Amino acid sequence: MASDGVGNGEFSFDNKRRTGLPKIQTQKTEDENVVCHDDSATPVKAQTLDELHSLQKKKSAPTTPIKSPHVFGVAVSEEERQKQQLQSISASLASLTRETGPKVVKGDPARQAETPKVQQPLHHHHTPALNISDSGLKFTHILYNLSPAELYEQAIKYEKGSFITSSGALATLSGAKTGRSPRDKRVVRDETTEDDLWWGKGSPNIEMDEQTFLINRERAVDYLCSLEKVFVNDQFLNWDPNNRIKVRIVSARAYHSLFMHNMCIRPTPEELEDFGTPDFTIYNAGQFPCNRYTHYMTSSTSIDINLARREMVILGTQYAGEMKKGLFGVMHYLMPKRQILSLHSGCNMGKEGDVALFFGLSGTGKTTLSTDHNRYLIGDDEHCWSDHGVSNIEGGCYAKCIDLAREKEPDIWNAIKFGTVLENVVFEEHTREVDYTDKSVTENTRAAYPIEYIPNAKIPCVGPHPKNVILLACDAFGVLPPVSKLNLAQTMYHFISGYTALVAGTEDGIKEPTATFSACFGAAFIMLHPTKYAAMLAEKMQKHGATGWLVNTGWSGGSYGSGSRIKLAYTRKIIDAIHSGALLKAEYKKTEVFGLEIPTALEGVPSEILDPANTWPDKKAHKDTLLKLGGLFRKNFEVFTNYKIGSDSNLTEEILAAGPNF
Ligand SMILES: Nc1ncnc2c1ncn2[C@@H]1O[C@H](COP(=O)(O)OP(=O)(O)OP(=O)(O)O)[C@@H](O)[C@H]1O
Ligand SMILES: O=C([O-])CC(=O)C(=O)O
Ligand SMILES: [Ca+2]
Ligand SMILES: [Mn+2]
Repeated sequence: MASDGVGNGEFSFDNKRRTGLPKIQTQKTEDENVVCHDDSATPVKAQTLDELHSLQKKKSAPTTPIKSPHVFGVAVSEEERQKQQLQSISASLASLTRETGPKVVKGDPARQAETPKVQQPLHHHHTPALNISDSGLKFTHILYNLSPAELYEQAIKYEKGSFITSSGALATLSGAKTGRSPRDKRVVRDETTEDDLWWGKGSPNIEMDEQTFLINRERAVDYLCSLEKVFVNDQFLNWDPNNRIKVRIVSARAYHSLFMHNMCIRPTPEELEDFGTPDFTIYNAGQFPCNRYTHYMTSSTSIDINLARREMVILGTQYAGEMKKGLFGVMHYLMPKRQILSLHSGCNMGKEGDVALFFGLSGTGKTTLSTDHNRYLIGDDEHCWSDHGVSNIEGGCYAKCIDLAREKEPDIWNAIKFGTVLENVVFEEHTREVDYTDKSVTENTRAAYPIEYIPNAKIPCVGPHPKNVILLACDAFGVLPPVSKLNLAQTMYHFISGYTALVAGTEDGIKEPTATFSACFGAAFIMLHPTKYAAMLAEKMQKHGATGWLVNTGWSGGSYGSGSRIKLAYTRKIIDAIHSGALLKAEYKKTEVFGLEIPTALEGVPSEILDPANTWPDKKAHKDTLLKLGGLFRKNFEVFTNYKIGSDSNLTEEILAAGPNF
């Protein structure tokens, strides 16, 4: 028996015999009675670890009601509202051959603890039990409007090639396709689109019939419903409140959901509660190919638009830009019907409210030049011009990242942070520092971020009528002047031509630049004949007194191979002088062949580069190249010579005469 006990049978330490660590003497505080910071004083309010973990997360929108829900003035319970939402999603995902929507349930299937709400499929008809296949018995989990953080977790857990970079952006891989596939785009030709749309030579609208669309739709829907979970984004397009379009995007990848979260307009929790039925739905089954035995299919990729059904189906490409530009095509159909002009342009506004549009094909500088630290950014790629002014269609920007440098493009650099999707970039395995010069995956590396990541974004993204219309061309031939002032006819001529010339590949030494002509600087996205958009632009520019400019962001001092790309710093100076009005007051001279008015001097830009004829060491080579490009312009314009631009015959004549003269 222990001899040190107190004799009551209870064990205790004998203080005298303890040889433990010496007592640590802590400093006395000024007030000896101050509360002792012993953490045992505040025990956690949980009995189990599971309970403790459940304390971590507060229930929040979009799962929690914001206000007492009403539908058509009648109060509905939260349960009822959730049911309606699930019914709407189930209807979106319905197979058209089985006449039922799938059984959908909200929430991540991996979270067993969260008992999900189940939506039984809608049975339009009585379906005999014999007709039920296994797919009719399974549940599809819906991950609805997840937040960037939730989407990060989904991507990192389940999608190969998803990583957090050192700046916090989510690096993703888009798969085999790292750019759009315009040759795989199909539009349903029916009684309405037959007459409304631009078909035939030069048109981006390659036809498909309704039946084939339904076959591809069924393929996409079956693929999506076969998955354990799908992502659903309910969002908006167009910041003009009177012309806002509700879009639903159903996709299989967190990458796609986060991309659209960033690129479309994000609804507030209140707006989401009232969302109702979407105006347009995308089924993105990009991991799954189309079936080449299907009529009209010429590859395993198909991007199909059905305007009557208000649906788009994506099969066989995971490149996220396909969704953004697919919707842009839809806007190019819907907006002109409302007398609103849709534009493939960037847009910004000065402190005095002066708005500039930046048109140009891919890679010419819309994003780079509209993102200007001294001006408010309205948007970088897709806009509408209505009787009330301009509005951005999107809620985010999609910047090219190749050779991105902090000093040259600080605002874009800083926007690449938590929440931003970084497509197909290469990074250092350990530090996760991105190497923006690395083209191992593709040259078309991209960052998609919400527009508010640009510090001087103008929110809401709307502005007054434009004062300047800047047409950007990256002329790899090096013969277009760095800047020219255009009259209205010239503006329309160059808008309809939609010229740029990029270099094919940079690896195998010097290659001939190839000219690209893409009507309205966006032939891949327009739905109506180019002259329809041109007529609207001419009318608006005339009415609001906007000045047109042509800016070459491409080569100077020779073609690609001998000259070099004009310094971004110089282009920015040129753009500054357009915005400030200084360039309007400059002295001008006319160039040969293209008949462009070019300034003789401009502050901050060496005068000799303003006229390309000066910068080419070989004068004959310059003249030959100039004539060559002039010939290409002429040839391209031939298809437009039989069209009238609007109702103004004089303007049409002037536009035809506004091209190169030689
Ligand atoms: N003088 C210059 N002016 C503009 N951009 C330049 C110039 N020199 C180099 N660049 C580079 O060219 C690229 C222009 O790409 P940008 O993202 O602005 O194209 P975009 O017109 O927005 O195309 P997309 O429609 O595909 O988004 C950027 O990578 C930019 O750094
Ligand atoms: O759509 C894309 O993939 C990128 C883009 O902005 C364009 O090509 O105009
Ligand atoms: Ca862009
Ligand atoms: Mn674009």
